[in-house]
Amino acid sequence: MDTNEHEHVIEVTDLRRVYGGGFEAVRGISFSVARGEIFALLGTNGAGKTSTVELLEGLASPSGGRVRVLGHDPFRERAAVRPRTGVMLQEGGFPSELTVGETTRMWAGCTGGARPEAEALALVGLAGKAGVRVKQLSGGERRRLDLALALLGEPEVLFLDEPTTGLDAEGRRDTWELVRALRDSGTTVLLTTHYLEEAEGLADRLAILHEGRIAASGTPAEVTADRPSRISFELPAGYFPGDLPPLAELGVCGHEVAGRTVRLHTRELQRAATGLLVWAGRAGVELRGLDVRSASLEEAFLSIAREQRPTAGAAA
Ligand SMILES: Nc1ncnc2c1ncn2[C@@H]1O[C@H](COP(=O)(O)OP(=O)(O)OP(=O)(O)O)[C@@H](O)[C@H]1O
Repeated sequence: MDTNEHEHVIEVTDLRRVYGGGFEAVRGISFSVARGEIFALLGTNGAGKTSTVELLEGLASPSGGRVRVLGHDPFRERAAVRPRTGVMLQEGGFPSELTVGETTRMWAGCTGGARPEAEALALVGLAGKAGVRVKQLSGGERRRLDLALALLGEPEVLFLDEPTTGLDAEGRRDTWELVRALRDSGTTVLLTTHYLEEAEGLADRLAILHEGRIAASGTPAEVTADRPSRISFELPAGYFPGDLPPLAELGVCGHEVAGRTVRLHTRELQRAATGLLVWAGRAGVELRGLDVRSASLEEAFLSIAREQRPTAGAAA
């Protein structure tokens, strides 16, 4: 029964995945994705993104916890779920001797209720490539072919594992537009990505995985809200960190010094930047490489990785 599909198309509860050697790659994660939402899974290398997505795609059975996609167990009830989902794996792996058109036709033959092949190719900007062999495509074009094949069945739920890896800036933007358009027409999208600006600009909600657990989740604004902003600059020769005004008085909550480069963390960006610039102006000091950044997903991501590493080097 599709009891919850109008609320949560994907439901993950205390999900665990332990590999053969006993390594626990996914350590009890829970999240849900509503219909028509774009949800991004972020994380450092080896955080467990692919291990999680494979469970959602029904490619493996969880070691613990529960997954529901469109109200079904994607592994045990694969026949009910698979025709309604589109999957773009990290590695497509098509026969490279086939042409783009042949590959698309072959895939369409395996996909019930397929959208016209030409339409799928046009959606990803490969309309003119039907006669080209897969082995002759560029890396970015292969990625777009992967996406076209995932779209063939007009899926209600789309799983995209690093969809824009290998794409140039324009290709990435085109893919974002397409994913947004699919979302706007009601498709639910779960994607993994290493590009933080991709998640920040595209995702309605996201989760940052770290060592198999969810370290932060929410809308991009929620995830960045309580993270500090950053000011970095180079101290000129003859000046030392101790010459700066008292950092606590500037509203600085942490700092790092590496060689001549100083990095300040603050939740009061205007106060800290003003205090620093007033000091520099009075002292006649040029702060080379001055860089002032509001809290961003990148900062959130980096501070999660730093906070949870036992040898974090940040000084308060
Ligand atoms: N078949 C396997 N057997 C044992 N360990 C595995 C297996 N597959 C993955 N792992 C381990 O599980 C952890 C999570 O891997 P996973 O591929 O899910 O991470 P990821 O977040 O997708 O990483 P990346 O960003 O590098 O793609 C890694 O430490 C990896 O080495």
